[in-house]
Amino acid sequence: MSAAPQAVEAWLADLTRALRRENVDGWHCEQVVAEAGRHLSDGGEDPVAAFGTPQEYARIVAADLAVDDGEPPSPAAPRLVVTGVRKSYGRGARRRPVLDGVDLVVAAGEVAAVVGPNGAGKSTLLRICAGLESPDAGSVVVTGALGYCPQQPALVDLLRAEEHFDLVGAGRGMDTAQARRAGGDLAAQLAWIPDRQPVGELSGGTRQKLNVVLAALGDPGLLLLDEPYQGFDGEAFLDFWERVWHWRDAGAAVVVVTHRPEQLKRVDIVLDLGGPR
Ligand SMILES: Nc1ncnc2c1ncn2[C@@H]1O[C@H](COP(=O)(O)OP(=O)(O)OP(=O)(O)O)[C@@H](O)[C@H]1O
Repeated sequence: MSAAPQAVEAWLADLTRALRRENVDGWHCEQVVAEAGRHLSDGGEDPVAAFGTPQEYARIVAADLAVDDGEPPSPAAPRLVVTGVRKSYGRGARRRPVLDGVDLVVAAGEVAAVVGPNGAGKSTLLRICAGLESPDAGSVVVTGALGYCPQQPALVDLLRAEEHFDLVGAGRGMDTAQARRAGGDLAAQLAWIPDRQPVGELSGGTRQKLNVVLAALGDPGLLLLDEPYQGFDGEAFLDFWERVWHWRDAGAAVVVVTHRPEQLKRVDIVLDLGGPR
């Protein structure tokens, strides 16, 4: 008898947690879970019959990875490759270059900060990376799923938070129960318990938390976060950066637009877009 999809889903989620507990790095963790998922969906087997319990299988994987094969570790897979991106706005004499040949590579397990003064083109770059605008020249290659948190939350004021989870989760292949569970978990990590009020009635900081949760729903491999913590109080700001380090450790590539210098020493890449042109 083939396993119910929910049982497979739950087994894979437990495997992810067990691998992390065994200190398997995010990239390997993702590969192992994806491979197991493919095997289970092809064969329709019961996961415990095929692999054992998630904990047992995670221990086997961790032991295999611990065997030193003498090879240097392979470089992490790039999730975002931006090459020579140029963008101008306006026409004729009013034409203004905003991005002038921007390069950026962010791999799985890396955090890049995009910095620069107002008008330097940070949001423009993220919109181009998210595929919402085209560059005039250059290219952007994204590998895997991406989550984008725009500077201004794009919410439907009359809907509740959980209805936003439903909509965004559906776009990422999640059913309602999965989307609501994942959304609730992410919200709790930002110290927010969504209730049933329409999001138009939420405070600015809480709307911004929802904006972050929607970007991260379904664990996309690339997160593009445009000043996501505007309106957060001090504690929420720290919670947010804890999530960033967590996503990085889980193997995501994270790009954060920021005006705040205090986290820059902890990020892997700083892209400084310089002054307004
Ligand atoms: N759709 C548009 N049409 C015309 N000009 C635009 C458009 N979008 C952005 N710009 C201009 O491009 C420049 C860069 O804007 P952008 O929002 O990318 O900067 P930023 O670095 O994110 O700024 P901030 O720190 O204030 O958020 C600004 O001068 C802005 O006015």
